[in-house]
Amino acid sequence: MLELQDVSLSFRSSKGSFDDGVHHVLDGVSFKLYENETLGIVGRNGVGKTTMLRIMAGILAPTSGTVITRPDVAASLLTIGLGHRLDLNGRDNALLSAMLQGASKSEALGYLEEIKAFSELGDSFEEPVKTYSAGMKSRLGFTTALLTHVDILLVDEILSVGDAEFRQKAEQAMKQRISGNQTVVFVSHSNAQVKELCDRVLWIDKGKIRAEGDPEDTLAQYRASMKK
Ligand SMILES: Nc1ncnc2c1ncn2[C@@H]1O[C@H](COP(=O)(O)OP(=O)(O)OP(=O)(O)O)[C@@H](O)[C@H]1O
Repeated sequence: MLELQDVSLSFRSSKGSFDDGVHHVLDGVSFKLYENETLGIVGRNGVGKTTMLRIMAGILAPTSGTVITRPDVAASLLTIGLGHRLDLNGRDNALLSAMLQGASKSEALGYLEEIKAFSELGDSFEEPVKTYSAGMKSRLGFTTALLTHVDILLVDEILSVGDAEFRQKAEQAMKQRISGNQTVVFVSHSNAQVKELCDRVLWIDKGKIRAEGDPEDTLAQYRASMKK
């Protein structure tokens, strides 16, 4: 459904510690994402997990290598605070996001009351997003992507924010989507969440895939590396 072939990505950096001022964030990453699977991505801070999601979402282009997707596939990246128009209210942001994720205007309009109800934003749904807290933005972003039925849901740590009650509800809703026919890529530092939700795990280390496969095995290898 989506494939990365030998994908590398570098940023120019002012830090002298990187090669000639170039920071190689991803280095020859190849993998396939299969329809209806939930793929977990784990790894230490700063190893390139979010960068990989951004490449999959088409927000970043790789420096070299190829990203192959079916032309009819829409991917949505769920990450806090990204993609909101701050001057617009929650309703208009939800409408825009739904349309950007491939819904027609009438379909998108049809989702709005459900989004308002699930996100529990109440009257704030009609207020500009610039007045929202981080948790409120995450409720809006999570709910919009969840309820607008994207082909690939790219989830970046979003389940770790928000208050406990919403987190539980969001986790429950994610589980329902995952058990249905939804393809999900899930970045998380919670090994318990990854073990519970994912069919397969990629462990990223220094921009490369260090291991991939069964969640229990891959997480065990990742944990063991941290003890060294
Ligand atoms: N726009 C950018 N310009 C320069 N460097 C960047 C940029 N975006 C990311 N990086 C660098 O790329 C590296 C990987 O970042 P990324 O956000 O993908 O890591 P991560 O694995 O998601 O980390 P975390 O677990 O902390 O969220 C980091 O060292 C970061 O500083």
